[in-house]
Amino acid sequence: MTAMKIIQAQTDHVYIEQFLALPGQAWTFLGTNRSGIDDLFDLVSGRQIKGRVAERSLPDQPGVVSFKDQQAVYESELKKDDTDFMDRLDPGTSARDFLEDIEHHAELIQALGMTDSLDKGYRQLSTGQTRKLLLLAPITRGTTCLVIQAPFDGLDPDSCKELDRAMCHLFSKGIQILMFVYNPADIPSWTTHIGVVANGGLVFQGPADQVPASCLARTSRPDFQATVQDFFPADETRSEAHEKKKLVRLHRCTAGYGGRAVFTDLSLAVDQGDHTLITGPNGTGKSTLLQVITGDHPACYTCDLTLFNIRRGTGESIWDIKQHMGIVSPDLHRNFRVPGSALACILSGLFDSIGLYNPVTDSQKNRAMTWLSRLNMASMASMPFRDLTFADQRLALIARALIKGPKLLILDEPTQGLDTPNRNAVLDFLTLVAKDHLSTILYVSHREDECRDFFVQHVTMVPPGR
Ligand SMILES: Nc1ncnc2c1ncn2[C@@H]1O[C@H](COP(=O)(O)OP(=O)(O)OP(=O)(O)O)[C@@H](O)[C@H]1O
Repeated sequence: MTAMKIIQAQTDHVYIEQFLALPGQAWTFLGTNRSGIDDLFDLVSGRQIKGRVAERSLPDQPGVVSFKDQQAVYESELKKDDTDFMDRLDPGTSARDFLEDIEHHAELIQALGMTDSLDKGYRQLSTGQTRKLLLLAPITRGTTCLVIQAPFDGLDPDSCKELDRAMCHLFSKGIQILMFVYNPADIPSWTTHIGVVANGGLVFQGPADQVPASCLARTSRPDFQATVQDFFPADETRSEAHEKKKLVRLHRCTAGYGGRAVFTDLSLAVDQGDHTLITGPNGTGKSTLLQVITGDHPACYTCDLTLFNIRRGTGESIWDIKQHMGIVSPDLHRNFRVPGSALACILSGLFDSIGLYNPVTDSQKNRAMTWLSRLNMASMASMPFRDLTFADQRLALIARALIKGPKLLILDEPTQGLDTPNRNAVLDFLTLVAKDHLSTILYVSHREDECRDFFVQHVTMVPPGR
């Protein structure tokens, strides 16, 4: 292990006078989304930065895992897509080919629940599975240094425990570990050193047992500042509880991929106000279920599915259905690859398109600008969506789902990448939306702290065969 040193580094969002990590130290950096922590991540992981650095010495070829890397791998897999030349969908690079020395790491692969997924193509993996694969890749390559952003985001609780144990074990074997987290609860107990990033600088760096409690409890105003007054429900959306309308009826549905069922005989009834929490281990079909409902999985035609009193497969268009839905999901996020500004992203929610292709009225534009200001992003209106940080992209996608006041909000791990203040602000806002009967919420989460009282129905997905 080598020492890591950064001296007098200035980027757009952070200034570091001096940072030194010695061999035998495990560092966790804590910061809110716009504290400068993402620029520090780029500095520590050896990325090119906009700015200047007097001295930066880093270990050779660290194993880096971040939201940006996950997106880069997805896009590179899309480029390699040979579906047009095959008589079946190209599944992408096999998970196995991302790893080395699989036998030696079999126990860890098993503990993370990835053994059965090794022969799947990258594009056949669930969100949590892709994240686990990208975490396993540098570990199995024998990296001597791991730099990880939000290591636990997207992982189910058991996988979080296993990953925590695995990283602790790697650290005890001499691997240098640096983690970047947005939530104090994500700081591992075995971390030896903590850095707290706030207001564009490291306000504390030192041994974990010396970090002042006030530093960890430091809260900032959330960027997400919307109130229910900003939510304009479509006329027929708002109604009192006694007028409950049927929104979703799914009867004994079986769905999967390539002839393999992910779930069988699943029934779900959601009436207006039946806010529903969906949980379950990685890969058990939570996103697949929501994709059936949003019409993004072919089982929406083969299953007995009625949405908003329209039986699917009876001549309705997907747009007839989607106009009543506001959607945020990891799949939407990674496929939002079109050019266009943050403002255009939010406006596109009015048309259910990925990218903006329709003319917009002044009033629609004003509404989108109001949403941007509620995200503290008015100054970013014309910035390309793709140049925003992952968290700001997420906030824009949440506003995109909310802008038309849909009857049904379909939120698949919407707060991924958000810090504690933003996460709480989004959940507080949804609590009010539910209380005022403004929309009905279907919500996927792995986090216990997101299990709010407004959920009246809980669906737990289980692995097939259980
Ligand atoms: N396009 C695909 N082709 C083949 N298999 C797929 C495809 N998409 C998903 N799967 C498989 O279907 C299963 C369910 O995936 P899904 O994304 O619905 O899980 P999930 O419960 O949402 O997981 P996570 O918590 O990781 O997001 C997984 O085992 C995954 O490997």
